Amino acid sequence: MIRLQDATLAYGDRTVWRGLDLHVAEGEFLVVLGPNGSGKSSLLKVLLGLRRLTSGTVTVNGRPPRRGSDLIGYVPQHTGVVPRTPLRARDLVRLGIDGHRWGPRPPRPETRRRVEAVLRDVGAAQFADVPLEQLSGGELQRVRVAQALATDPRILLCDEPLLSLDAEHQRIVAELADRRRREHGTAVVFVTHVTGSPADDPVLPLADRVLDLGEARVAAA
Ligand SMILES: Nc1ncnc2c1ncn2[C@@H]1O[C@H](COP(=O)(O)OP(=O)(O)OP(=O)(O)O)[C@@H](O)[C@H]1O
Repeated sequence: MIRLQDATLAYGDRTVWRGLDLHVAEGEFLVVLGPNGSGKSSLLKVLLGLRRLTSGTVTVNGRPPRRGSDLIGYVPQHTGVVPRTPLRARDLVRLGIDGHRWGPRPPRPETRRRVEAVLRDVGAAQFADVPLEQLSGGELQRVRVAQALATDPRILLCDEPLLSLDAEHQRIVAELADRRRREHGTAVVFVTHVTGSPADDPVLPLADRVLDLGEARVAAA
């Protein structure tokens, strides 16, 4: 699904990582670790087609990454919503499907059905009509996972989605990603910070493999 070969990324004369080789197969759960500034978000940007490698190659499903691809779902870091945003959870998920067509038109019936299904899947149906600003952090992150899964992606990229959630919601959000790969074979790339003991971490026990970009950078230096 994802392949990087001898990949190097630099901003100007600052090399973020060098000589990275990586293969993520269907249904695989890759955890990406590394200190601040080690290039975790930049790796996701490369996979999203928002950044080009400085050298080396990257393919997603056999092709160069492409912006806005339906193949990829993306869950961002938890941030609050702008106060008085006139959107409900259901609208945010719909934006994941037809955001490029957003306008006064009502959703198509198949879009409406997909939104319902994905909200149900992540356990967010009961707050589907609540304005986003009234949701708790954990509820909002569940809705963002639903939005990322709305196009039935083959790859799920998660950029530290657990930050500032309590332990229970960290576990719930991590398990949503894990269930997705087990039930649908979606490849998961999950950027996270390990703070406590690895055994108690909500994500590490789910990983098939761990990429430590701090180590990668040291090893390649
Ligand atoms: N657009 C940019 N232009 C120049 N430098 C950048 C740009 N984006 C990121 N960087 C630099 O590249 C390095 C890697 O940034 P990145 O955000 O990928 O790291 P990260 O591992 O995700 O960090 P954090 O854990 O703090 O989120 C940092 O030193 C950052 O300042």
